[in-house]
Amino acid sequence: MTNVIAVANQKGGVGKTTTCANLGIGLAQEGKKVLLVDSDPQSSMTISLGNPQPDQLPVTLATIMGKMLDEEPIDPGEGLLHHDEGVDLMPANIELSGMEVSLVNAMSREKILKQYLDGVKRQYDYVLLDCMPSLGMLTVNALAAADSVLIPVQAQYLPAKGLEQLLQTINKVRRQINPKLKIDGILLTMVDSRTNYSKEISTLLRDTYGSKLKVFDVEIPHSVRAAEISAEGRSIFAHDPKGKVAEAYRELTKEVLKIEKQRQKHKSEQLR
Ligand SMILES: Nc1ncnc2c1ncn2[C@@H]1O[C@H](COP(=O)(O)OP(=O)(O)OP(=O)(O)O)[C@@H](O)[C@H]1O
Repeated sequence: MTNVIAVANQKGGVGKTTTCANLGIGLAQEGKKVLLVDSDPQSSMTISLGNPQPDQLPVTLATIMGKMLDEEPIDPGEGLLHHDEGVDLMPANIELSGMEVSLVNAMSREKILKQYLDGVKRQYDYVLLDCMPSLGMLTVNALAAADSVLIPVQAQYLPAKGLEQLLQTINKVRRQINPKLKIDGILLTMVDSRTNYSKEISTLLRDTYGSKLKVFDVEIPHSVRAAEISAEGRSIFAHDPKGKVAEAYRELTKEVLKIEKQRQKHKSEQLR
């Protein structure tokens, strides 16, 4: 069974791309087959995985979704790039921003990405979707295609209101399109353990949401090492394998694998 995880938060710069890429490569290092999908026209993940000029790529997610809309066939593996740390990537470029508009008038507009993934995901254990910082049609497409959502929250700002909005959108998608959509959890990112503020936000999040949602035990530390990787084209595991951010993403990988195991156990208990 493939797990499709949307990494989403409509707030910009909270660590979605960094989390998506490093969790994906972390899962690949645990022997999983992983597809990363860049669904953000800013193409940060495409760039950070070693494609500094996404606008020169002949095929991207915009091409593929355009074909889906026009009901044109898609070749197996079309547009997929392979990263040498063991993951496949469906890249994005700025053309994807036009898709928001194209989708508005399309039939089954919320399910275009899902239809594409249904055709390719069988080859993978995990598909991770890097969402754009908005709650528009592309994010709704990602939520419609996903089995679960992972929500990175930057420890520098009080996320309360934005998080409520995201949770409302997730509930709406559940009611109308994808009833089985789960929330894997909230992940605190860019945590500066030296400041009280980071600690306060961590405590506040755990107090406010801990009873309803999982808040990952691991917190991703703030480190210049993490900020460096987007220019390097490789993961934190390759860039700074012994550092605290690599350690944290390894922990996150374990927690995500544990969630899958628990869900499988739950399922088999229900079948008994
Ligand atoms: N743990 C970290 N420590 C320090 N800097 C980080 C960390 N994680 C990410 N960054 C940096 O913070 C910025 C935002 O991170 P990232 O691109 O992952 O967020 P995002 O939510 O995907 O952004 P956007 O909403 O624009 O797509 C980037 O410059 C990134 O290199």
